[in-house]
Amino acid sequence: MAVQISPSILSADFARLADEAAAVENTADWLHVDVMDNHFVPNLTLGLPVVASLLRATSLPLDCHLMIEDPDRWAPQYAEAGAGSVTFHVEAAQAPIRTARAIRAAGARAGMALKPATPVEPYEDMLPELDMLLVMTVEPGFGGQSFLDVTVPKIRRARDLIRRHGLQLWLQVDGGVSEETIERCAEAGADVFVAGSAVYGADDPAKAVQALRERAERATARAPWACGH
Ligand SMILES: O=C(CO)[C@H](O)[C@H](O)COP(=O)(O)O
Ligand SMILES: [Fe+2]
Repeated sequence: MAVQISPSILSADFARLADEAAAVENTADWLHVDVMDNHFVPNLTLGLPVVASLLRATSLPLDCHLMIEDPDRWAPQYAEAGAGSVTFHVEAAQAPIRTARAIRAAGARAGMALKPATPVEPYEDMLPELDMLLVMTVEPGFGGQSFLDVTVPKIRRARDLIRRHGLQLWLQVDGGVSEETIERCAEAGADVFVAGSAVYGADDPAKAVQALRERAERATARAPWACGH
């Protein structure tokens, strides 16, 4: 199971998105796009028109993280627009299974996100409907926050559920992921790492992606859960 790095453009210069995407094109696996509607979270970013433009501006697949109300209505539209992965928050969804199926039917990977205080266990039975589970490691809404250590046991429990069910879904972490915290996440079982300020706050974003990847790979290699994978 390979480590993947998804730089978040939330910390990039929004007036130069194409250049900011190009800066990580050779080292990143995805480009993470934080869609916020000022209702589900107290911040407003971008929506479908910017996603459509970004798709034309970069060869990286887009990893859209929807922090919005009514994802049942909107999430499939991001998949139809061409996003490679669309993640909705379960706290906002009325019909998470139907929404995950609609994302897949539109040709994208279906992701479901959990806020820090949302447990994973109630969703055990719907994990086969997903291609990715996102465990938020900060309260969603803003970049540059401190990593919440209290979420690490949930990463571990999520990895355990995925393994016990023999599933292939990816386990993503998002928020406060840096060279200092990424190893904790990887050891606990995460395999897709979002990083905003740690990448776009660095002098060389491409090198920052590589440094994060190296640390995550080293930690994954010594993780107890990695045996048999
Ligand atoms: O979803 C998010 C915030 O809600 C962002 O993806 C996340 O915060 C990335 O920024 P940083 O790595 O600076 O924490
Ligand atoms: Fe995000």
